[in-house]
Amino acid sequence: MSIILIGLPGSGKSSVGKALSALLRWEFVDLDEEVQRRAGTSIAQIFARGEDCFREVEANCLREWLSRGDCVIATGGGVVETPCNRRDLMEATGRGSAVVFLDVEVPEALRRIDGTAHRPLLSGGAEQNLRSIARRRTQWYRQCANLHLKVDDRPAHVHAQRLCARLVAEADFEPRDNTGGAH
Ligand SMILES: Nc1ncnc2c1ncn2[C@@H]1O[C@H](COP(=O)(O)OP(=O)(O)OP(=O)(O)O)[C@@H](O)[C@H]1O
Ligand SMILES: O=C(O)C1=C[C@@H](O)[C@@H](O)[C@H](O)C1
Ligand SMILES: [Mg+2]
Repeated sequence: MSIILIGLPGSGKSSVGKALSALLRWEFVDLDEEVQRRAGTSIAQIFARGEDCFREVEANCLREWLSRGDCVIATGGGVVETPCNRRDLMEATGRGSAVVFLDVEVPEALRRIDGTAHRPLLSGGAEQNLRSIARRRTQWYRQCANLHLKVDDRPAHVHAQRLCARLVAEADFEPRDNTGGAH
């Protein structure tokens, strides 16, 4: 199975995902990093060629990582904009993966992000843009996720622990011990 984190920019997908992968000792991938590695350039530069170009590489990376097991995947905030990604995420839940909606209030997300450089869709009016993005995407985050975690201003490692507890409680899922076996 995989654990896939979805949610608004600034919801903590990358930070919580990294902390969760350390708790579980699972491989971690940040799809934004993966897209940049694959394209050999920054997100801003890929967006300069057109959002479609970014979405296509993002969809390919998502599909590839969903086909691997036992990994934590931090997605980009806009992964749900692409219909085939929504279908792939819902199919992953059908195969036993956890798609987790990290649900952050817009003011908290805004406090965390600076709205520049690697977040092209937020440049030139971060608050207005984020509110409009939230209105459009929240239905999709809810539709794709099979686990909903509200996140607040506590540190990312606290939310990773809360998430771990929910995964153990609600799914047929156990963290590994140091030797790699189940306990
Ligand atoms: N729980 C938290 N409390 C405070 N700050 C946080 C928390 N989680 C993340 N941050 C900080 O907020 C910023 C955004 O977090 P992060 O990059 O993890 O979000 P993201 O959901 O991956 O965003 P994006 O969609 O842009 O990739 C980072 O600077 C991070 O250090
Ligand atoms: O919200 C979005 O559409 C994006 C979020 C980032 O994680 C990046 O994936 C990119 O900047 C697009
Ligand atoms: Mg991120």
